[in-house]
Amino acid sequence: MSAEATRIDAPREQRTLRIGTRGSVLATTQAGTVRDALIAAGHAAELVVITTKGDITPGPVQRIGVGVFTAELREALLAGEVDVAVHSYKDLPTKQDPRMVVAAVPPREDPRDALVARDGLVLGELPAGSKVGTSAPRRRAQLAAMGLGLQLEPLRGNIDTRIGKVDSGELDAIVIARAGLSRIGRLDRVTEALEPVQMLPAPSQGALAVECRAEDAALIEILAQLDDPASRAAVVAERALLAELEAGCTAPVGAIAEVVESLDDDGRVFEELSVRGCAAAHDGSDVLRASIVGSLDRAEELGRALARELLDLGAKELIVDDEQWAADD
Ligand SMILES: NCc1[nH]cc(CCC(=O)O)c1CC(=O)O
Repeated sequence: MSAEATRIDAPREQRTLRIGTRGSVLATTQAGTVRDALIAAGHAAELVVITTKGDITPGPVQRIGVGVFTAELREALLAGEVDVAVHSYKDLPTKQDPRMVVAAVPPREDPRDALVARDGLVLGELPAGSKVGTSAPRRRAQLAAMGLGLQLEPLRGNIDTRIGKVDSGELDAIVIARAGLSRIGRLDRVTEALEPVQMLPAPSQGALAVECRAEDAALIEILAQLDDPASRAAVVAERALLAELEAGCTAPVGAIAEVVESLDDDGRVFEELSVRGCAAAHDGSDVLRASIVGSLDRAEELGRALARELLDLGAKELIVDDEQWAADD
């Protein structure tokens, strides 16, 4: 064997990629999928758990600060304590920080919200007066708008804590992201997946943001292998809508973008991005909805145009920040 060949066969000098994550079961499971994908692609990778204030402070997010779930992970990334940060995308503020990039949006989970109710009930079967737990203003507003006479109760804590309130009988039902349940293997608890016509999910719900430092060119290239272009286009459109409305994760704003198949003039199938959005009054007395379809490479533009349509309909007046309704999505 020549010296040349020996060098090629020898194990490559490898940098172990440190992946920063929050400590919850959901967060470590999500980050674990990124670690596994990197290892499968031939890289060395490990998880580093970062404890954030959002994990130890029980109060509503409005009081402890927007971006509380992601800020400390990002600090660890900027300080060089980790190389990669994995976030639930919807927890990231829309304002971009030029020092970091979302190098990958892995294939997204089903973005719908899910009802977890006692006795296998669906929404329409819950009697008036039923106690339904959810803190997100977006969910509260859309549930109230259904006019079912539900009694909406505040809800926080990790997924197990939330489900526990149905099991204990404290609540008749809760509404949470289906993606969270899916990731921790609890889809069996879903009694109804809420269709977007009833309940639009939070912009970027069910998607992950895999971030690294903007200067880390080699890593950006590695992480790009995990990117799913359709998931990224959808998330870009939904978050552009949120940004254009100048709203954050505490606003009663919902959006969903989906890749759909359309026919061109010659009857050929091609893919487009369909985006639906809503802005609601906090008490559900009014819900503005709009939709738009356009080419996938115009995702950002589509989201912004849709937001402007909602603004023309009066969205700004509805979604005003109001301490009374403060809570996270
Ligand atoms: N802000 C909490 C949060 N952030 C991400 C998820 C679920 C997973 C996801 O949407 O990707 C949840 C819980 C929930 O909304 O029920």
